[in-house]
Formats: sequence, C-alpha cells, structure tokens
Amino acid sequence: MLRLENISKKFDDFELKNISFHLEEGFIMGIIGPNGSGKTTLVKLIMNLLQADEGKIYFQGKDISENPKEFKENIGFVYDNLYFYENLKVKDFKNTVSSFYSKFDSDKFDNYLLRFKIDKNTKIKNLSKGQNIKLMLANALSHDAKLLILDEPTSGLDPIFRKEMIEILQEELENGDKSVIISTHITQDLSRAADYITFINNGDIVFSQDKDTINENYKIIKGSKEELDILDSVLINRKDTAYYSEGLIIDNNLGVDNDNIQNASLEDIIYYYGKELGND
Ligand SMILES: Nc1ncnc2c1ncn2[C@@H]1O[C@H](COP(=O)(O)OP(=O)(O)OP(=O)(O)O)[C@@H](O)[C@H]1O
Repeated sequence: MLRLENISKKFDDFELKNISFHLEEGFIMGIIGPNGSGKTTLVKLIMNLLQADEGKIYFQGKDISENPKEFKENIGFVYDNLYFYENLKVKDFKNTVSSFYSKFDSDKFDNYLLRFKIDKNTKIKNLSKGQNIKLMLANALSHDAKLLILDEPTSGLDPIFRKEMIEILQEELENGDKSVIISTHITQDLSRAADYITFINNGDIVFSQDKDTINENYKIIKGSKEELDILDSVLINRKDTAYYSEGLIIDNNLGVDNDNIQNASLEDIIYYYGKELGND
C-alpha cells in the first residue's frame, strides 16, 4: 500500500535521513520520536506537501509525486488543529471539503456528525478541541480514503476521546482495505492500537518494526550501579539514581536474573534514545 524508499530532506539546521519502510493494507503504523525528531516533516513528505531531496514514496505501487491528484483523493488527514475559517459553520466546512473529493459520501459525513454530537450550524470557532478533531476525522472517513494520516491527533485530548478515536480507526480497518499512520508522542495510544512502530530520533530511523518484535527486543534492566557498569558496553543508555540504576538493552540474552529485566515500553525507548542525545 505505502512504501518509502530512502527518503531524505534537509533544512538549514535539521536533516531527515534515509527513511525507508512499508505499510500493508489493514494495518496501523505509529510514528514516534522526541520533540523535533522529524515526525511532522515525515508526515508532510508522505502527504506530498513537502518534496523529498532524495528517495521515492510509492502508494499502491505508484510514485506519489507523479500521481498527486489520485493520491490526494486517497488520503484522509487529521492534524492537531482544524485550519478553517473560524466564522464559518460546520455545514460550510462540509460544502467546501465535499467539492475536493469525487467520492465524498454526504450521508456518511452526516452520520459521523450525529455520532460525534456536532451540530451543522455551530460556528467553527465555537467547537471544542475534541469536536475540532472529530470534524476532521469525519472528513477523513467520508471520502473513501485508503490511507488515513493523523499527525499528533490526540495531543491535549482526554483519555475517553483518545480511546474512542482509536476504536473508530479500528472499525474502519475491519474490511482490510485501509491503512493508518499516526504520529504521536502519546505512546500509550499506540501500545494499544498500532501494529507497526517507526521510531525517528534526530532525523534518523532507529527502527520500523512490528510491535511484538519490539517487545521481544527491547528490555529495561535494573540493578546496582556496579551491576550496570559491567553491562555498560551493551546498554543503549542508562540512568543512575542514588538508589538504583537502570538501562535500555536490545535483547536479554545476558545471563542476567530475569527479575531484573522487563519489557521496555515505547516511552522507555524514546526516553533512553533521546537521553543519549541530551534531549532529556
Ligand atoms: N520548513 C522548515 N524549514 C526549516 N526547518 C524546519 C522546517 N520544518 C521543520 N523544520 C525543523 O525540522 C526539525 C524537525 O521538526 P518536526 O516538526 O518534523 O519534528 P517533530 O518530531 O514533529 O516535533 P514535535 O514532536 O515537536 O512536533 C525541527 O528542528 C524543525 O525546526
């Protein structure tokens, strides 16, 4: 469905380097990384809003830069905020977006508004932050888009809404012909929902793997400072407090007592890689 091949993009003070991954139909991929690591830049490249300096992006086997119109019809996006004239009403938003997409399904959109309890006559500026996001979601889901792209969709939103949103996305994936990319630093949402995780750190791809492999590979090891000193060469990074030390390792075949080793959460992984670069 979506394939990135060696994508690079350079700004004055930042470079996204050599990003490759693929996403098959029916799956959710999370893009994670610390602030400023390049998630939004990557999302903009995937959406064809930015041009890569090097590399290619293929959607259903076709280079997106050569088929921009077809690609645009096939993506639905949700940002962290709705950028639309705030004095206009929800019904004006619907009229505008419906003209963008040949497969816009008016009834489906209206059903989402009902489900999300959004009145068509409400002015955009009077929508809550959650309704704002839901309105974008209604649009993203109403024109038969095959790839849904969500950039920090849940930041600043409560857990009930975040859970509901994940459930809606999972419903949409049920018939297997859609895929979802979510960039976020709220990793709990992804621990539940994502099938694959791509981790970007300082513009580099650290991994793009299925969640089970990540769980098997990345471990947190705890012990005294001296115990971790012995393992220092294999630790990705470590934290030493007055009471204990802990570090991130790949794989746990170290012959160390299992009680001291646990699976690393996505948050742990971001923390220890980010810390290495002085981002904590
Ligand atoms: N158009 C641009 N021109 C120059 N630099 C840019 C541009 N867009 C982004 N950058 C820089 O690229 C880097 C990565 O930014 P990006 O927004 O992709 O990170 P992010 O991982 O999405 O961060 P956050 O989690 O804080 O939203 C930052 O240092 C940013 O200042």
